[in-house]
Amino acid sequence: MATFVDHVTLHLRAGNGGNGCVSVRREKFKPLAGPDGGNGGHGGDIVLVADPQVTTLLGYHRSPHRSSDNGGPGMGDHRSGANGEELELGVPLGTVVTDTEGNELADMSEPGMRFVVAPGGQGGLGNAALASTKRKAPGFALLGTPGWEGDVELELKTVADIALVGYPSAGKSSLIAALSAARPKIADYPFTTLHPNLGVVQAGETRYTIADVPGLIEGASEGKGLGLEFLRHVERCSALLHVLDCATLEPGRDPLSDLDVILGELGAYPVPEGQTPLLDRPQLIALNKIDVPEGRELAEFVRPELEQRGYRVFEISTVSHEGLRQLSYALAELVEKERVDAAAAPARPRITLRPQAVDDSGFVVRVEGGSYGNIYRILGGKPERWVAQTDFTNDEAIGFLADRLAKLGVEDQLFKAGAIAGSTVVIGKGEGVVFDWEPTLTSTAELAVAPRGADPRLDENRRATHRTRREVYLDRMDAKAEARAELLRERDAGLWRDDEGFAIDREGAPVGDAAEVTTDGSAKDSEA
Ligand SMILES: Nc1nc2c(ncn2[C@@H]2O[C@H](COP(=O)(O)OP(=O)(O)OP(=O)(O)O)[C@@H](O)[C@H]2O)c(=O)[nH]1
Ligand SMILES: [Mg+2]
Repeated sequence: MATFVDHVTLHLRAGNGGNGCVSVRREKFKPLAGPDGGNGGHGGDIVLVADPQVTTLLGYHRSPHRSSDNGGPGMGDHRSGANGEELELGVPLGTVVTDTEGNELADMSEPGMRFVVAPGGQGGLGNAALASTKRKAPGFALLGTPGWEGDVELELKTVADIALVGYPSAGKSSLIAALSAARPKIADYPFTTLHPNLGVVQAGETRYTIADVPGLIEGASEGKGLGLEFLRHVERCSALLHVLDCATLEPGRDPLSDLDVILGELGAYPVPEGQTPLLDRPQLIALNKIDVPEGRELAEFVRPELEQRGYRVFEISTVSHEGLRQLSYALAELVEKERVDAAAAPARPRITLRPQAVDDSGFVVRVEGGSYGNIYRILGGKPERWVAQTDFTNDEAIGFLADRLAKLGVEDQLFKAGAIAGSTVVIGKGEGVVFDWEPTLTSTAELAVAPRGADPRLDENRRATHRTRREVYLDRMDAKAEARAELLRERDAGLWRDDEGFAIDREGAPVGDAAEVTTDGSAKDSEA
C-alpha cells in the first residue's frame, strides 16, 4: 500500500571534528626541531537541499537516522586530517523544517535552496598551529568538537499554482487525472483522497501545477473531516479552483450552498503571517458532472448567479472531458498573471539558514544554588566549545584553556558573580564540565576588591587589620595584668597552690616533702 508521508522526524548526527595532533619534528642532530602536528579535519555538515526531483519524504520516513562523516585526525609533518564529507539530503519543494519545539528553521520553497541543518564539528588545531613566541613547543593539541546531534521535523506543504477545493466526491481527483498525468485514486465515497496529489498541466506555452486536496466539509477549519490537516496544503497555492458537484444526490446540497460552506471554511483558516488570506487569492469555479443531464441543467441554472458574484465559471465533465480545454487555458492565464505579479512584488525576506544564530561573542555566568553551596555556571558558545576542545588528561591543555577563559573575561565575571577560590564552576549545560575554581589572577589586590558588595572578607576568612590586632593585644595584656595581680593577691593571702595541690609559702619554696618536684625548671636544674 502506498503510504503518504508529509511529516517525518529526522534524527541527525553531524560528523565530529578530527583531533589535532601533537608531534615534534626530528632532524639529524636536531631531535627537537619544532612542533609539526597537523590540524584535525572538520566534520561533515548535514545539508537539506530543496530538490524538484524529490517528491516525497517517504525515504526519510523509512530511514530517519542520518549522519555525516567525521573529520580525520591531524598527523605529524604538518599533515591535516581530511574534512568529513558533507551529507546532502534532498527534500521536496515546500518542505518546512522545524525544531522539536515547533520553531520554524527553514522553508525549502525555492529549488536548489540549501539549509545547513546539522553543522559538523570543528577540527582541533595541532600543536604546530598552537605554537607562539611564548609557547614554542606546545605539548598538547586541541580536540575536535562534536558535530550537531539532534532531531528536526520535516513537514511537506504542497506548493502548487492551483489548489482544487470542494466537497468530498465533487470530482477533484477525477479532474486532476483528466488534466494531467497524475493518477490519483478515484471512487464514489467521501474522503477517497487522503493526501494531496500533484499534477503538472501543460496548456499552450504555460506549464503549471495543480494540487488535489482532500475534500472539505463544514467545520474543516476546526479540524472536522480531514480539514485542518489539509487546508495547510491550500495555504501554499497561489490560486484556487472550486470544484462544485452538480449531480450530487445528497439531500440539502446544491452547488451554491456547497460553495458557501467551502468559502466559510477557507475564510476561517488562519494563514501564517505574511501570507495572503485564502479568500483573497484568485478563484475560479468549475461546475462538474455536466455529462449527467440533471447536472447540466443545474449548472446552467446556477451559472448566472455565480457570475454575478464575480466568478469566472466553467461547466465541465471529467467523464466526457467537455469544457476541460477552456478550463485549463483559463487556469494557465491566471497562473501567468500571478507569476508576473509575484515577480514584480518586493522580494520576500530571506529565511534563516542556520538553526540558531550562533552567538559567539559572549557568555553568561549563572549562579545556581546547590546543596554544597553556589554553583557558578558559564554558558556561551566559546567557553563551551573550548571545553570540548580540551584534553583534560593534559595539564598544558588545561592551562591553555584557563588562559583562554581568563582572556575572554570569564574570571572577572566569576568574581563579580561572587565566586571565590574553591567555588564550584560548571562550563556548559547539563552536567557540563565541573571545576573547583582556582583564580589565575596574580594580583591579590584585585582578588580582594573585585567582588563588589559581596566581599568574602566580611564572612569567614576575616583577616584582622593592624588596628584591631592591636586592640586585641591590649585587651589581652590588660587581662593578663589583671590575672597576675589577682594571683599575687591570692598568694599574699596564702591561698595559692601549685598544680599538684601543694601550698606554696611566701618565699616561693614548696612546703614539705615535695621539694624536688616543685617546678620543671627546678627539677632540670637539679639534674644538670
Ligand atoms: N458522472 C460523472 N461522475 C464523475 C465526474 N467526476 C467525478 N465523478 C465521479 O464522482 C466520484 C468521486 O470522484 P473523485 O474524483 O474521487 O472525487 P473527489 O472530489 O476527489 O473526492 P474526495 O477525494 O473524496 O474528496 C467518482 O465516482 C467519480 O467517478 C463527472 O464529471 N461525471
Ligand atoms: Mg479525491
